[in-house]
Parts: sequence; C-alpha cells; structure tokens
Amino acid sequence: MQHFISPTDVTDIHALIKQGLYVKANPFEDAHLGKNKTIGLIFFNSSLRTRLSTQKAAQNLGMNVMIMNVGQDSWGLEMEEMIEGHPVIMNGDKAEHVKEAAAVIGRYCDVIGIRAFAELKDRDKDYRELVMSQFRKYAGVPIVNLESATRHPLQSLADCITIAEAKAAYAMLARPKVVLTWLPHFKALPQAVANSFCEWMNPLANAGEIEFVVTHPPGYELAPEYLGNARVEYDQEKAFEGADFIYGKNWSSYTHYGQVLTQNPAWMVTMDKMQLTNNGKFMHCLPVRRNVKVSDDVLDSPQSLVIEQAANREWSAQAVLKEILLTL
Ligand SMILES: NCCC[C@H](NC(=O)CCC(=O)O)C(=O)O
Ligand SMILES: NC(=O)OP(=O)(O)O
Repeated sequence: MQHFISPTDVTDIHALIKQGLYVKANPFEDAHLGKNKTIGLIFFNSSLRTRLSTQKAAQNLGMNVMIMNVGQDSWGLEMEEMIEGHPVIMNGDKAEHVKEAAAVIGRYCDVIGIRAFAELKDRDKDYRELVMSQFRKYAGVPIVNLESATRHPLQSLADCITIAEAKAAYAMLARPKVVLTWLPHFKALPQAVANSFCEWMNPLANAGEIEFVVTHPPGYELAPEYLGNARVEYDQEKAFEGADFIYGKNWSSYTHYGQVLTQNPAWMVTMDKMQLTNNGKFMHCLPVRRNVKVSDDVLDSPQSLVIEQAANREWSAQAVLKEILLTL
C-alpha cells in the first residue's frame, strides 16, 4: 500500500482487517520494521484517539514519531494555488504555502499522517479533499488519512475489526444486521465518519457478509458516492428491529450543506430502542456527548463496544503502517 487516504488505496479490505487482527495478537512482531523511519503526524484539528493510537502503533513498529498542530505550533498553511482563475496572492493570514510545507515535512518524514476536518462552509471545497490531495501531490512520501473532510478510514478499519471480533465472540448469525443511525447534536459536525462507514460496510454487504441499513431524518441524506447502494430507512425504530450492531453518529446536512436541520431528541439512542434489536451492540467512534446522542445506560451497558472500538484504533493504524513500511 502506497498511501492510505481512501478505500481505493487498499487492494484487499478483507486482508487488511485480517492484518489488524493479526497485529493485535502479535503487537511487537514487527518491532524492527520501522527502525530509523520517521512518521510525522500533522493535526489541523483536535484529537484524542487518533493522535495517541497512531503514535502507539508507530512505536510498536519501531518508528520515530513527530507531532505538530498546524496553526498553533506552526505557520498557518495556504492550500489553494489558484483563486478564481488567478494564482493565489498570499496577503492574508496564512504565512506558508502547502507546496513548501509538504515538501519540507516530506524531507524529514518517511510517512505523513494528516488530520484536516471539513470546514462545512463550502461543500465543493470540502469534497475536493484539497488538504489530502495537496499533501499527496507535494510531500513525495506516503500519506495516511487521520480524518479528512469527507472520510475517516482508520476509524472505519477499526470498526470492521471490532465487528469481525464481535461476530466471533458473540457467535452471531453469519450475516449480522448493521445499522448506521443519525444521532441528534446541537453542533454541526462533518459527514466524514458516516461517509467512511458506508464506504467500508458496502463491500461487506455486497459480499453477503452483513446486511447494512442507514437511518436518518429527511434532509440528512449522505452524498450518493459514499452512500452507495446502502438501504435507507427513515423510520429509526423499524431500522433497529433485529439489528446486531447499532453504529451511532451525528452529521450535519449534506444537501443543506453544514446545517443542523433538527436536534430532535427522539433520535437519541436509549435502552428502550436497544430493546428493539437482537441484543445489538452499540458502537460510536467517540468522542460522544452523553444524554444528547446516546443515554448513559446504553454507554454503560455490556452492549456498548465503544471502548473496544477505540482500543482497536491502535491495531487499524498498525496494520496500515505495517503495509506502508513493507513498500518503503
Ligand atoms: N474523530 C472523531 C469525530 C470527530 C468529529 N467530532 C466532533 O467534532 C465532536 C465535537 C463535539 O461534540 O463537540 C466528527 O464528527 O467528525
Ligand atoms: N474517533 C476519533 O477519531 O477520535 P479522535 O477525534 O479523538 O481522534
């Protein structure tokens, strides 16, 4: 694997899930693979899990790790080259262009991880994935997506690992029902986690390994290229019936871009709703707002997989970094 920006960079999703389970069982087997190799983790936004789990995974592989928060530790970076048909004139608040910044970081690092969320102001700009594509173009080294404007593939891979483990641990049916449900929130959040979850679940659904359903209020339809052929069920309770996994996430509207169209608390996941499921497991990428998105009793119940899911971020990162190191 050369880059890990989207699922198109992955030749075999099943093999990568297997690799994640393998490194979880054998965390230090490749402790020399990353000797004298450096990863730079570049954050444009906050993080707890991604920052720590990717650092830990890199260390398990023997890599050196450097972390930088753009805008706080470094200069603000201009990403655009042309604005309205003219070369960008850098007379604003951004002191450095990504052309130089990515090239320079690429000289210090063998791999670069980047987190850059959607700004939720300009849909075309966000969905162009400018930050990832500029780093890919100018860094000259492999790029790992630590959550971009439209995707969070390290999260989705950890989610696939978590589902695979739970299927085995709870002796679930051969084809469990996985439901992605929209949750209420007063803030406008990106669609990245939901988009990505669909992108990674659809191939499993198409292979007949899971049944996949997406439920959300009208107006929260995901971009068609990410939703793919997933089934949409607007009635949340109907969607929950017989579910084996409930994957909760809030996202702002794609069609009314970046808007919070409703905060309807009836969409919160509660124990009453979990009763509709087939003793379903609750999943969320975290951070989660208790009693806004999901009630305490669900999060604190044995049905919640959120901590194991976050723990699996270490193994998804390690599987990806291992595959990249093997090509260097
Ligand atoms: N990386 C995991 C999710 C990050 C982000 N959530 C947030 O910003 C939550 C913030 C809050 O609840 O205030 C998102 O939805 O994409
Ligand atoms: N799930 C996740 O990516 O968490 P952080 O935003 O804390 O990294």
